[in-house]
Amino acid sequence: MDAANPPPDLFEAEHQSMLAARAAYETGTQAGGGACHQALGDLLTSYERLLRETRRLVRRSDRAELEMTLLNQRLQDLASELEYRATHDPLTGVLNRAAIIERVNQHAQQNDLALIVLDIDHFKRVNDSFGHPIGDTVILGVVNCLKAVVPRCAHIGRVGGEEFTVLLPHRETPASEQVAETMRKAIETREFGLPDGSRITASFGVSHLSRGGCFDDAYGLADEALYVAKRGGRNQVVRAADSVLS
Ligand SMILES: Nc1nc2c(ncn2[C@@H]2O[C@H](COP(=O)(O)OP(=O)(O)OP(=O)(O)O)[C@@H](O)[C@H]2O)c(=O)[nH]1
Repeated sequence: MDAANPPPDLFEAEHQSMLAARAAYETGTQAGGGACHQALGDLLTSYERLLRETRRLVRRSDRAELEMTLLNQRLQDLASELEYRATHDPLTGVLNRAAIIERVNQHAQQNDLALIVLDIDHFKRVNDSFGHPIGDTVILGVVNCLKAVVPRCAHIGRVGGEEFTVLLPHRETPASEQVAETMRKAIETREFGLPDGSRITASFGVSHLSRGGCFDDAYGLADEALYVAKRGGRNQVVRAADSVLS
């Protein structure tokens, strides 16, 4: 706002009639009844207009406030949606690679943890035999199995096409291997409804990380264990030989 050129006073006319009424009131009887009557009439007209204008302004400001509230709400919804999209896998809804890595690293700063890495067995065959969309439904089915059996404190992430990690925010042994075993069984026994009636299995590697470690350490060991599981015939859980100590 320009201080040298203030905006015109919206109520200048009312202000003037107030001044005139005040002057008539103060001069009282000397001014004569006619002048007082005239001033009172003007004052009434001004006061009515003042009320009309004030009500109009209050309505307008209420509308503006409501619009602002709605816009704020929409902005918050969009920010949450953006945050969700930036951290979640669009197909399965679990954490994406960057988000699970961050979650593991954050957790490892404060606590020990266990990391399970799993990979669907012979998944390429599913895609090649039945097509990519059926492959996608298998991925979704596997994630549903994981969600159904992991403890509430676990975090599931998709780190690659058919590869997932599960963060268990503790490092009790053999509890984490048991969780992996439960996931393995859930996948093995699930009816995926493939056209040839074949079943789906997955292989698992489990590692443990001490406080102060990082995702790469835990993932490297779990991935090695996963490789052993694949080499050993798939559909099995292998624990990493060494825990990572900080
Ligand atoms: N349908 C589908 N397929 C995917 C997706 N991401 C990766 N893939 C497929 O996953 C398959 C992975 O195959 P491979 O890495 O050869 O492994 P595999 O056939 O599972 O064999 P093993 O891991 O050795 O048991 C490839 O065919 C990829 O095209 C996806 O989002 N949807």
